[in-house]
Amino acid sequence: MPSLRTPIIAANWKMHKTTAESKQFVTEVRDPIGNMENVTIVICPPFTAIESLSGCLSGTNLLLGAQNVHFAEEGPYTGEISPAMLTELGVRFVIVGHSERRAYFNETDATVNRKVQAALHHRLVPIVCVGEDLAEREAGQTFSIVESQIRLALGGLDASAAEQAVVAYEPIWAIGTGRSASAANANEVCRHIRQTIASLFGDTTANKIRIQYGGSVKPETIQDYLQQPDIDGALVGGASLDPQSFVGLIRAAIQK
Ligand SMILES: O=C[C@H](O)COP(=O)(O)O
Repeated sequence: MPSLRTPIIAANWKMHKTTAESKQFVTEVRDPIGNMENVTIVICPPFTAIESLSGCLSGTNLLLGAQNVHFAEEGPYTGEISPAMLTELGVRFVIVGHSERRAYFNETDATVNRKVQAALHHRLVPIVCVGEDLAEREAGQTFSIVESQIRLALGGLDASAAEQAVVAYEPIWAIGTGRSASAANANEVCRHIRQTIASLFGDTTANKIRIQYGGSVKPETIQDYLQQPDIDGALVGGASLDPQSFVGLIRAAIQK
């Protein structure tokens, strides 16, 4: 039976694009993809561009995401952004636990869990990133690593909250390297993630939750991933920065 899950393609711009560049990008993609159906399209610009893009995206089906959030409501956390600050600007999604944040900003499974809970409490959809590094893959630990990350990230949620989340499987060795997991292999890991979710919350939740693949996805390769039964979208870095390439990704996605 074909999946009833709508594909979700999210652009993670990381620390790229000024506000002017972000607005220019949206001007170029809004007409070609701004009214496409049967796909969820999310743009996660740097914080500085969020307010401007909120205006540019209104009236389109392009949704706004953020790349990080703090778990507290407010407080003495210099440099941080709260969930309410994001929702006020029309942000609907937030990336949580990206491997770059885990590696460079001391994000742990415990803080990822607190961020997931805070996001859901504010009706922000967390895009929860999990994935193994090269040494872990070579040691045959991929399944156990992603399973542990998922259990910890979604800990304390009930099924109705968990099914709001999106999971992104991003093998660290494939991010920005041009090296990617084969579609079949990525699907095996995503299936394992879904089985882990089923063991935590039941089959109904596991069948509803959307799982993306991320890691050097390109317009030429995205379809291979989306044709897999357990892959429901992509979290894209480099190939989402160029308007033409991004339009290519979305066009390919709707042919799933
Ligand atoms: O969040 C996106 C991922 O880190 C993938 O980045 P990439 O498409 O440049 O490999």
